[in-house]
Amino acid sequence: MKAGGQQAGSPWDECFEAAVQLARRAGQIISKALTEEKRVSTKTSAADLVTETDRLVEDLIVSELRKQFPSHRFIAEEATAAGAKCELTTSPTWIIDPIDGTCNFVHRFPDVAVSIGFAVHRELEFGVVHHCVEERLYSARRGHGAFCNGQQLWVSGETDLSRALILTEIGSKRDPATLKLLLGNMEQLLLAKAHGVRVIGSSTLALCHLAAGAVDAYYQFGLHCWDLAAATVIVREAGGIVMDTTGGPLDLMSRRVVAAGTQKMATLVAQALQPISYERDDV
Ligand SMILES: O=P([O-])([O-])O[C@@H]1[C@@H](O)[C@H](O)[C@@H](O)[C@H](O)[C@@H]1O
Ligand SMILES: [Mg+2]
Ligand SMILES: [Mg+2]
Repeated sequence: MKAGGQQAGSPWDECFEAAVQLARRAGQIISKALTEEKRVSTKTSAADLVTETDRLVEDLIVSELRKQFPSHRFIAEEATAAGAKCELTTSPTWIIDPIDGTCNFVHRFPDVAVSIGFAVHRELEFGVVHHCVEERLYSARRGHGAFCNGQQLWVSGETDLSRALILTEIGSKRDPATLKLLLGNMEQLLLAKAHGVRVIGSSTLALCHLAAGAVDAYYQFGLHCWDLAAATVIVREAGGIVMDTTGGPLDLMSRRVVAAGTQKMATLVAQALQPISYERDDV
């Protein structure tokens, strides 16, 4: 049985194996650097942090993949922050977040992950997420199930909002109007008697917890395609729903998502939300 429990012989085998190996190598670098001194800078806001380890890990992953797959295209968080175009074409495309949870990483809070997604003809083919401190490797290939360290994952079947544990993220905007909408959304879900609404600082890991059935729903305005790509495959292959906050199909570049173990839960969460607008990733 190959990494993550997937059978050999499917298309993109070599790409998937390369992603698994690089996610493991990146995880070793991140875990070592977690407790070390860091040089921290900001991007779009004082809450949007980046370190030299984000850049080093991204350079490692992209350079190794370019060597092995020179015709492929790349969307990577820190290259995009430095001005690279964020465009998903029909070409085989890697969608990479070198450290998801950089704020956690800066504070030595252990919920950090490397996320490597892969799309062809704009369809997500596989995702690999390495929760490196806990040594959990989440992976999924389209049509072949979702796994964590080889153990198959299944989402929760919860359909009752008053019995749901829900994860979300704050995003990088901190202006009063955004915070009012963000807290208002949490309030609506708590008034609907949700068991809890939690923020862990990594959208990718939040979605992996959903895939594992540990939470019943996830929603966010403000995340990016690199936060979403790999974990979307993992949730879907665990039997979950990943959709737009309007209830329509997911738009990877739209910076908004609702995900849940069931369509009913996803719809109930989406109906409770006021939208928060963010500029698309691909403008
Ligand atoms: O920047 P990063 O740590 O890769 O990704 C993080 C996301 O996972 C999280 O959902 C969001 O709230 C943070 O603002 C940040 O964008
Ligand atoms: Mg991220
Ligand atoms: Mg990141």
